[in-house]
Amino acid sequence: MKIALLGYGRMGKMIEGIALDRGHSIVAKIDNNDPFELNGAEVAIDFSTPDAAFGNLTKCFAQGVPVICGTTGWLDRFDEAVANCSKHDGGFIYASNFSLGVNLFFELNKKLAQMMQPQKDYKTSLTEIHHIHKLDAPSGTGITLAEGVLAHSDKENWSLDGKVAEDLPIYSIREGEVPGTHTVTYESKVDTIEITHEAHNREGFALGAVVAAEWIIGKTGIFTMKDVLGL
Ligand SMILES: NC(=O)C1=CN([C@@H]2O[C@H](COP(=O)(O)OP(=O)(O)OC[C@H]3O[C@@H](n4cnc5c(N)ncnc54)[C@H](OP(=O)(O)O)[C@@H]3O)[C@@H](O)[C@H]2O)C=CC1
Ligand SMILES: O=C(O)C1=N[C@H](C(=O)O)C[C@H](O)C1
Repeated sequence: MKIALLGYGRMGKMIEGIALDRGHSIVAKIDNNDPFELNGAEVAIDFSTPDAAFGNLTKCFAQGVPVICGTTGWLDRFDEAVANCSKHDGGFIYASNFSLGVNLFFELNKKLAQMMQPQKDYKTSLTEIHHIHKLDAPSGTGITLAEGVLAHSDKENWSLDGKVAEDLPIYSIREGEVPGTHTVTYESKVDTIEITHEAHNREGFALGAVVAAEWIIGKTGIFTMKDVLGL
């Protein structure tokens, strides 16, 4: 499979290593201000920046190249990206987190939220910890987890660091080189129930993105990691 890497930073480089190990070739590596030349790529993998992702996706769809997108912090334009993809009968997978472990954790989170819905003595919150280079807050994964909780809650919205009292708070912490830790907490006067996913490195994210790229070849439509993993 010929892959174009849109964004050749921490994730782009890790994806390159895993893709080569799995027998694929990298035909383009595009960073900021590089010419947008896909060089016959069969699939593009975008781990760029919140400002760059939407433009990159738009160009790929126009050129008939399916996209796996892991970039977070640009979802205000998600519906437009989906419309662009459909217009060109393209293929698209966005995931706030491509790791198998986090996708299992998403399902666990929804199940726990459903169980906790009648338990009105518990206060719910989310915490995400990431490295100091991260541009967006809260994390995309934190937002997906919050959506999973809100689907089984009387609350309607999440807000960053508890800024709106009636919302579900997502606390964002930036420290050192932490790859990504997410915790959902239910706290009452008498006890605490907590579930945590802690990434030990970026390998799981990168492997998931390559597996998604292998999966989308020959398909058109908008898919999720649930489709790829059969969850
Ligand atoms: N969904 C998931 O599983 C995961 C998602 N992420 C997300 O992926 C994104 C990237 O993370 P990470 O690799 O750590 O970040 P980095 O900052 O290490 O890499 C981002 C890269 O994007 C490049 N870039 C900037 N503008 C453009 C552009 N217009 N087109 C293409 N590339 C561009 C930067 O190049 P330059 O240096 O020239 O500016 C840089 O090399 C983030 O949004 C992060 O949240 C991260 C891990 C897992
Ligand atoms: O920026 C990161 O590093 C990560 N970003 C993703 C997010 O925002 O959820 C996924 C992972 O946690 C690492």
